[in-house]
Amino acid sequence: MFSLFYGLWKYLFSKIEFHVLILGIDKAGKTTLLEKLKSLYSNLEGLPPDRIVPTVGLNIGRVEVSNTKLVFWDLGGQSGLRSIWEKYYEEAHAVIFVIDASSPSRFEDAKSALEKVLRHEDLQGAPLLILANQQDLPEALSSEELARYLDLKKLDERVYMFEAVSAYDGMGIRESVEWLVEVMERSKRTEMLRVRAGAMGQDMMMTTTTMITTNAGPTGGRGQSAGITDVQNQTPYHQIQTIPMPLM
Ligand SMILES: Nc1nc2c(ncn2[C@@H]2O[C@H](COP(=O)(O)OP(=O)(O)OP(=O)(O)O)[C@@H](O)[C@H]2O)c(=O)[nH]1
Ligand SMILES: [Mg+2]
Repeated sequence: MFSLFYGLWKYLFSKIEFHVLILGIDKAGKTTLLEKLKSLYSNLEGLPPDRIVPTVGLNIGRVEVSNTKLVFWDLGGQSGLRSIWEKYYEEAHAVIFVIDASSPSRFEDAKSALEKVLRHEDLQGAPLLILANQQDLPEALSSEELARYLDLKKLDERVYMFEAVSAYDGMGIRESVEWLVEVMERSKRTEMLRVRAGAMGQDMMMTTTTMITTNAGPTGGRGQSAGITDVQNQTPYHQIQTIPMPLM
């Protein structure tokens, strides 16, 4: 009986593609992390760190972790680009927030950017993984020290974890991804996004019918967000795609 339910549960989740937003201020190491994920979870080599440039727009990385499909959205963290982040919130199953743990002079900026993310209602209930990156550097703070420093008040009932990682040598990354997959699979937000996707599918069918009978033009709305457009694009797994975006 258990194996029947487990099989059904696995089947349902094997259909899901989890969207994970990688956020953080500039130079935290988000794109370096994305390239490391690609190296760890596919047989393709990620870009070496010395070939990674500051992100102006969006990098998309698709990997599969034990039959679970993950789509990572890595956005630019320069202050002028942070207003773009919220366009991706509604469709995100979880957030990874990357902090350069070796740069205390930037902690205040990272803290206020993270607090703003946490306050946004479109990210309600999204599991949060905070990465204390650049642990290969001797001056890096541990994840506990960073958590103490950030002293986040808005975590409330959110599922979250601090983890010490190095996007250079891969330390802590597999553990972090495993945790994220587990919490996303159990998260109420995943359920909510699934129900909403189902409802949207029905809406789209009805819209199509209406369009046939009335010859009306295409409707706008939710499905037009950049996130959805990217995900519907059939880029094979393990590939990283860069979508440039104009500076706002
Ligand atoms: N030593 C060390 N350096 C790192 C690590 N991760 C990233 N870096 C370096 O930090 C700098 C910024 O890395 P990026 O990955 O471009 O940072 P980002 O967060 O994507 O920056 P934006 O795209 O501007 O938002 C680069 O010089 C990286 O080589 C790490 O784990 N250890
Ligand atoms: Mg980047």
